[in-house]
Amino acid sequence: MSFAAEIRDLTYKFPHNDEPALKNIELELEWNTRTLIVGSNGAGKSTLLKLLSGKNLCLTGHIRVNGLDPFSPHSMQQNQVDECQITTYLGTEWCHMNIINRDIGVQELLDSIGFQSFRARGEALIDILDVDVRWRMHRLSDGQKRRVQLTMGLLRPWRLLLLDEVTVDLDVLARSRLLAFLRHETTVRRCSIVYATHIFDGLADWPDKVVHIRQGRIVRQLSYATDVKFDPAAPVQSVTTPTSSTNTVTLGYAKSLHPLAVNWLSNDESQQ
Ligand SMILES: Nc1ncnc2c1ncn2[C@@H]1O[C@H](COP(=O)(O)OP(=O)(O)OP(=O)(O)O)[C@@H](O)[C@H]1O
Repeated sequence: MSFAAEIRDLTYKFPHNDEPALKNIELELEWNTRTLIVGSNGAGKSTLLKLLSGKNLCLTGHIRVNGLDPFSPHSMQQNQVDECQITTYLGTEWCHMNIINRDIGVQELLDSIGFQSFRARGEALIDILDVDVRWRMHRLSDGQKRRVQLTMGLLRPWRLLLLDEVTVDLDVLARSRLLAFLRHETTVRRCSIVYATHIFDGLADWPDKVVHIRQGRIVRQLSYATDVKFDPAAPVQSVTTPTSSTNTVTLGYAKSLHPLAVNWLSNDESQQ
């Protein structure tokens, strides 16, 4: 069976750091799936995503993305020539790219990265992220800059999208539409998404798989369809612990203001 991504027995150590950032990782990501990576600060989420993207070289273990070693020249070549690149990694460093603070128009910026070749997709993203192509980058709020960046980053289709908490400054409506777009992508073409985040609002039924990383180790993997149950009778915010015989967790309904915020922002938009 071919996987979108496959990791076997991966241990990764940064130079000058005695403690491995990742230990004995085993992970299979199927095509047309969305995986959520959950873990505390320093758990190893970004390191895992960077290895999958080919940004860091791993000398032990085995990593394949779309059947290829993400660090190999062959994989990088394919990323450049195919209409669909193998991986797109949108992470913290990408958020700090210099161009986003320059006095440059949004349309000009989008054209410089091939907007005309992906016009229909670009227009859909502009719509979803509510971007105005007449904006000038140096006059935007942080959240508006992030919307332009996401339009740029998602313009070219990918096989594996690696999102390293890049939605943090989007308003709830933009984030909610973006999540719907990403879900749609994974249902209409051969691709998958891995999303590392600390914000779980609006994600309740988004992932197919939830992976918990603690101190560099994968400590639990849940299949959303079979292992995650919600029990309206259970106390709010309660969580059962899986046992040795079952991987199921049962959750009480959490109280959330997320639907209210989405509703208010949708109304705001219709009044503009
Ligand atoms: N460049 C580096 N050099 C040495 N150690 C590093 C480096 N980058 C990360 N680490 C270490 O690797 C471990 C995993 O870091 P990583 O950035 O993957 O965590 P994370 O789960 O993404 O955390 P966060 O939620 O804070 O973004 C941490 O212990 C960190 O100190």
